[in-house]
Amino acid sequence: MKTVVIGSGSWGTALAQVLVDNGQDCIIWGKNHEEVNEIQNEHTIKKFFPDVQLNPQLQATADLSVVKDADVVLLSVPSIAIEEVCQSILPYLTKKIIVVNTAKGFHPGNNDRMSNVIRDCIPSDKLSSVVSLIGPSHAEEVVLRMLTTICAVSLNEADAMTIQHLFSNNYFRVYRGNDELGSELGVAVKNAIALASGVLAGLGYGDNTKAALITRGLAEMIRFGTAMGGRQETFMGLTGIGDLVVTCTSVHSRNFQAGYQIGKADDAQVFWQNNTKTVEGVRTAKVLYELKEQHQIDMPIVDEIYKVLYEGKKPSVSARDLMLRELKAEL
Ligand SMILES: NC(=O)C1=CN([C@@H]2O[C@H](COP(=O)(O)OP(=O)(O)OC[C@H]3O[C@@H](n4cnc5c(N)ncnc54)[C@H](OP(=O)(O)O)[C@@H]3O)[C@@H](O)[C@H]2O)C=CC1
Ligand SMILES: O=C(CO)COP(=O)(O)O
Repeated sequence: MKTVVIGSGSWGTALAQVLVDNGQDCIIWGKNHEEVNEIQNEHTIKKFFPDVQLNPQLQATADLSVVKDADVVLLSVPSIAIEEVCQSILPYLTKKIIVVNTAKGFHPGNNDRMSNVIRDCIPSDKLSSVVSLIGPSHAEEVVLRMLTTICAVSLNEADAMTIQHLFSNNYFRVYRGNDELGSELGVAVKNAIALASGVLAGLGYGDNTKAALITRGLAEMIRFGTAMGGRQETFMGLTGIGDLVVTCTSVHSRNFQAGYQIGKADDAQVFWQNNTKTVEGVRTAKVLYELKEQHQIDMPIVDEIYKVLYEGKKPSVSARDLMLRELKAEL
């Protein structure tokens, strides 16, 4: 079974190395020729992992026709690029493939979630199914083979099982799930909450605040996710609380880091002026704000992170306003 990983970023490289460690036939496609040459010839990718020597069996190419005999195509690009890469691989596909999605966010135009975007682009005669491989998993740790659990979520149980077995090994354990909607919403919502977690840390708050944010953030994720049709128990799993915890607490998280900068400056301008990284939570906060207004869902943390990012509200004022809302029962 041949897998082509689309995207030579940190996550694509780390996941490709899992497959190569498993003895699988796998190659990375990247648009950046320098990155591709570095992976192929030097077995490193210093921009993301400065001190890591990758598995020397890892292969990379800048020739997109490599997808023509793939059985599995894993998309490891940001959510804003998913539609574009689906359109670019389409002319090369000669048979039905499993598409593995790893992006955590929404389509930039219609705000749809990732599996729907992929199904809209790739016709059913070329697509066996979409499997989202998502959960608490920073590339920086997976590339060092640190113990990680993740979930292969699909409406197609057989394909989820195929992906589960393809990737699982003694450091990377893959569970299966079928609540595609709930899981994809869970991993998107957690990015906006992780931004808020970074903001609070940047403002100087400590562990009590982080625990409060994660707990109340989970409550918002469940309210939103179940209102949209997800199953409550999904949010208690790897694609809910699991990914929320890792992203709200890890220095590896770009969402947390972006929030930290904003909190430190007590202003989001610093982010808008300097950011060059993929920070999915920024656009997700806007999508969530619009959806929660439309569906009348109570999401005070999302309200405040939206106001900080898009209305110039000072983070310190947002934190105070969250604390001074009307008192209520917890559950
Ligand atoms: N990094 C991580 O630890 C994890 C990331 N994710 C998710 O995976 C997704 C990708 O993340 P990550 O790898 O970190 O992101 P990156 O920003 O590193 O982008 C990944 C790769 O996609 C390429 N790319 C971007 N736009 C396009 C395009 N239009 N066409 C082709 N290639 C493109 C980038 O190339 P270039 O740099 O040249 O633009 C880069 O090589 C995100 O949704 C993220 O939330 C999920 C779990 C873990
Ligand atoms: O999704 C991730 C970990 O599970 C990566 O998070 P960041 O995009 O914040 O780095």
